[in-house]
Amino acid sequence: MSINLFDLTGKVALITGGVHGLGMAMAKGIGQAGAKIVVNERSSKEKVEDAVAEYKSVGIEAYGYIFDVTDEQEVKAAIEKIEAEVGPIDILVNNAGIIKRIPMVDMEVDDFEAVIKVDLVGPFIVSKNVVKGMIKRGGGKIINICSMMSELGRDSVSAYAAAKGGLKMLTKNMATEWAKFNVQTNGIGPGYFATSQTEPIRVNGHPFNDFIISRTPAGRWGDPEDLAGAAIFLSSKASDFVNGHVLYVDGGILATIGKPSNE
Ligand SMILES: NC(=O)c1ccc[n+]([C@@H]2O[C@H](COP(=O)([O-])OP(=O)(O)OC[C@H]3O[C@@H](n4cnc5c(N)ncnc54)[C@H](O)[C@@H]3O)[C@@H](O)[C@H]2O)c1
Ligand SMILES: O=C(O)[C@H](O)[C@@H](O)[C@H](O)[C@H](O)CO
Repeated sequence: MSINLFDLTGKVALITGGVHGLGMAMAKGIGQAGAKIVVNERSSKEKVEDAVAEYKSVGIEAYGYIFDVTDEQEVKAAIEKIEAEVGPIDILVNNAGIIKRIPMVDMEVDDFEAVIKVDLVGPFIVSKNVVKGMIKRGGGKIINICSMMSELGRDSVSAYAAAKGGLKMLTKNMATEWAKFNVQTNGIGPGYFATSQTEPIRVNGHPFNDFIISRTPAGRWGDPEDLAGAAIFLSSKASDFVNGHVLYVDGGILATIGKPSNE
């Protein structure tokens, strides 16, 4: 068995929202394994241009587009443009996401719906439109970015947990409907990672910061680069008979109930 199982040379990978953070770390892994990288952002041309420059600076062929993953017309037009300008999409990573940390009794319906729309309806819209080409061409790979909140609840993240739990089940359903077309759909469930999304709860002295360090068997926050291996595996031939799983990359947090601080 050769390492070529993980080679992505010549593939085109769309990583939604991959202009920084976890999306960029996964895209860099996929790009360094040989794929051309396509990223998007909802509205900021500058963020997209900076990201493309960053990919190019590490030797990755990269392209950037502006579209909102929740707007089906924009998504359809963008996919058509990407496939004409860069090439057919072989790998889709549904990474774009938002979170609102608001106790449920205080949460407005609009806030709840906004999270569901980006984190759950977005992957539905992008996947159903990208998979049509994958089916015609005989296969593809889809990776949905899930969360600890696909399995666990936590105070103040009701909409996010509902969306990411839903995304786990959408992953299984996509795997079920599209396996016969040689499309494998899996999820990656990042644990707690040092990105801008977690910045508000990752400050020294914040009780949540201490909680995560002590609750995670690895004893640290994840470094975005920790996700690259899982992203390459689920994008590559190495995972051709792996379908409908969520691979948790979490330093062991889901494997343990934790321990009292004095133990
Ligand atoms: N940071 C963590 O610890 C962590 C842990 C588990 C899962 N996640 C998930 O990983 C993914 C990336 O997380 P991150 O921390 O890098 O987040 P981030 O907020 O830094 O990046 C998210 C990206 O999504 C884009 N985006 C948001 N709404 C969009 C829309 N409607 N259309 C197009 N793009 C849109 C943003 O522009 C941004 O580039 C998210 O799905 C998040 O829920 C993050
Ligand atoms: O607990 C939280 O506030 C949220 O879950 C997020 O901040 C995490 O980053 C994440 O998605 C864990 O997988």
